[in-house]
Amino acid sequence: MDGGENVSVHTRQWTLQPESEYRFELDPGTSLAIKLVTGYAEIFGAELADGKTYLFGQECKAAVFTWQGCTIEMSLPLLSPSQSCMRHVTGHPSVEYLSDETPMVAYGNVHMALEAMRVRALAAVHGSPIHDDGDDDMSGTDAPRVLVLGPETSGKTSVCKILTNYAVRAGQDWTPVFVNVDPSEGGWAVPGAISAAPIPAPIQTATPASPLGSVVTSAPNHVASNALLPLSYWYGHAEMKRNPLLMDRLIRNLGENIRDKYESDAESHCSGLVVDTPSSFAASSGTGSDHRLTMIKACVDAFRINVILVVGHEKLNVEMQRTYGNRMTVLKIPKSGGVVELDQVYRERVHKYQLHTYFYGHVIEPPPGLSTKAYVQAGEQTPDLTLQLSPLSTTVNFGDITIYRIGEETMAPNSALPIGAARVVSEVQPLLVDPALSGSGLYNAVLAILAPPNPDEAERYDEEILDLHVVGYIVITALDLPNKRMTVLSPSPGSLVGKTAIVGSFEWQE
Ligand SMILES: Nc1ncnc2c1ncn2[C@@H]1O[C@H](COP(=O)(O)OP(=O)(O)OP(=O)(O)O)[C@@H](O)[C@H]1O
Repeated sequence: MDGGENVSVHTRQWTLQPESEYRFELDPGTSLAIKLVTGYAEIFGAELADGKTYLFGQECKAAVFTWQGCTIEMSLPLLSPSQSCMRHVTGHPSVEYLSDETPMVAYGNVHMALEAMRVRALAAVHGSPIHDDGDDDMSGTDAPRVLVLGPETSGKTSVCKILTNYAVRAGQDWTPVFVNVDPSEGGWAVPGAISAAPIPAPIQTATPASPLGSVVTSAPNHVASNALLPLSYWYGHAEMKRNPLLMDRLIRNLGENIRDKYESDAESHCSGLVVDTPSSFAASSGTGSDHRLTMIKACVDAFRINVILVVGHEKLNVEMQRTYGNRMTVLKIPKSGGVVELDQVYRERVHKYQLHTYFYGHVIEPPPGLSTKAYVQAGEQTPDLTLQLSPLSTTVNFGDITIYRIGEETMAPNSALPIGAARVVSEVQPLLVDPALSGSGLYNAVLAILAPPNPDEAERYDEEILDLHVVGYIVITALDLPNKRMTVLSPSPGSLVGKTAIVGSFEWQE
């Protein structure tokens, strides 16, 4: 269907009672335009500005919540009877309904308790008198450092966004650090990464391609003025069970670097942090479940957690109470009935959206009949939705980039080893990958380009590359074995010669 200048548009309003929400789910190819007409409303804690049109796309599922009550308006194309079969591609959500049963009061109370911790932490830094109610176990002068745990699609990411956004909106100039240790989610960059960023402004929700807001990739900073510069490590796989030892190490690296990078001054330290985790940390059965307590411990140590929130899971709550209840607050919070179950096929589509967005930026086409121009001219479009990037396709020699794979042997199969010889590869051993070998697995592979190693040779060590953060990602789009050259798609024109990269299990094709 075309941009549809000749499609007429009608509006439909929803009136929301106080403490209720409008929930919607979009199908592929559908976008939705919502405007706040009266009252106050928020999406996962980020306030909607009055009269501004917000666009949602790429199968976004979310809710507009209001504390005080509000009216919101959708702009929808008016369909003739012959077009009604096109409803699914025309700005109509496939699921939409109002609900007055939300866990927002409970989440609001958690926010208030965390806010009191921040205020006390700051008072302690300034040497001001500390008002301690003494009636909760979140007293003391530590900034809140919150670990959010819960089973699959319990709403962990949404809770993390709500708590972070409420902190940012508290008017105290807090910049809480959002930590994403769920490699299947992608966070700010591409799936496979774990990362952290201090959040200075509310995280917007528009598309699952950027679940935590947009980031700087190849865009000049002034274009992506609201973009964040996260600190990332590359795990390379979607699932924790693939390499728990590597995950453990990266979590610890991330924690250490957050301390060095974001918490050097006492005041930013008071904002605290919120850690979003994968559901595998909560799964008490199935493969990988034996590693989950190690992973939780890695997070507790690395991020010096002092509050654990368990989203809607009684057994995990009891387990966390037993393990950590004597030294920190462990709180069970309700799961929202609005959380949508996401299947594997959907998650794979979202990974594709995320990779596409990383290289090309994203444009959410408004529903037919609403022109993109109108949004931009009216200043209504946020840079989030129009950031278009121009990646570069370049050819490099095989030897220009040193590529490693962590802890996985890909060359000769075990059956090809001499009888009696066992291949011993540590899970965290970096293995050189030779692009000239036909089974290198590099075609269409996503590679993380690492920060340069220590310039001081004496400080180098074997596994140093495990401890280097990511500076960008590339995809190998063609391999020319006879000429020993490969074509790579990269977000910016910087030279790749001499760079070190790690390949994981993610592949991407346009
Ligand atoms: N109240 C709500 N109304 C509508 N959609 C919602 C609501 N809360 C969450 N969602 C949507 O449900 C989906 C799952 O939520 P979320 O990502 O927060 O869960 P999760 O526990 O982090 O998932 P995962 O299993 O990937 O770790 C997301 O698409 C989210 O936007």
